[in-house]
Amino acid sequence: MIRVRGLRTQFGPQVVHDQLDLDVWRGEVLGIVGGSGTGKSVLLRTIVGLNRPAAGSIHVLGADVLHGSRQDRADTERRWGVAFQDGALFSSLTVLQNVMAPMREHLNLSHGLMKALGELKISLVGLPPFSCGKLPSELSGGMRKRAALARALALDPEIVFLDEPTAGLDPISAAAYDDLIGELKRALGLTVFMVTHDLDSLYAICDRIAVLAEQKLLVEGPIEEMAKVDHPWVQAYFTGPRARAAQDKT
Ligand SMILES: Nc1ncnc2c1ncn2[C@@H]1O[C@H](COP(=O)(O)OP(=O)(O)OP(=O)(O)O)[C@@H](O)[C@H]1O
Repeated sequence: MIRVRGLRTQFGPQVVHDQLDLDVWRGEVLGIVGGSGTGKSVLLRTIVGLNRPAAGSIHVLGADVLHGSRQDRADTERRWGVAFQDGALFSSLTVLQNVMAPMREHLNLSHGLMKALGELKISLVGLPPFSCGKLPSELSGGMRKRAALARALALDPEIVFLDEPTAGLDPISAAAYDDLIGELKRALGLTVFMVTHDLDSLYAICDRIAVLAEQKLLVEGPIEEMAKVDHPWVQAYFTGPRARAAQDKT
């Protein structure tokens, strides 16, 4: 679904990624982990075209997203959805209007049909019907994250990109969000690219983990393999007390 080769990203003299390779397979939930500032969010933003890399190639759903034509890019963009950490919802639009926004941009449907589809997505992510008419500022943090997910699902994407989807949620809401992602994956066959620090999410729903360190994808594999990796950060992360607690829950 996604193939990244030889990626180099930098901001001025600061090199964030160098010679980074990554593959994401159809139908998997891939968890991207790494220390703070290792470039997880930059990787997500680069794949979805919000940051231009200095070198390398990125293919999503078979399309060359860096060098393809504008039309190819627009066609591919319709097939993915992104939910940013803070939701990045339009603050002056209601939740329903936010979810309808990508439909207005990409689909030629009647208002009534888009409204019905928007309401469907909002109920799919577990938000109550009354949230449709609320502004993002009138929602709780957890509800905003679900609203952002509803908007990411607006065009029935094949891939969803999630940036720290459970950050800032209480443990019960975070677990409920994990369940939701797992269910959407099963029901819709979604491929999920998820940047996270949440060990519970990694153990609960990720099929595979990719660790960013030293400007590249240091190691990838199922979570059970991570504790065997001989690298100080990976060891500290996957064998520490929090990892053990998360593992015990599964
Ligand atoms: N637009 C930008 N301009 C300049 N530097 C940037 C920009 N975006 C990110 N960076 C830098 O790139 C590096 C990686 O940032 P990124 O947000 O990807 O880290 P991260 O791994 O997601 O961290 P965290 O886990 O703390 O969220 C950081 O040093 C950051 O300062």
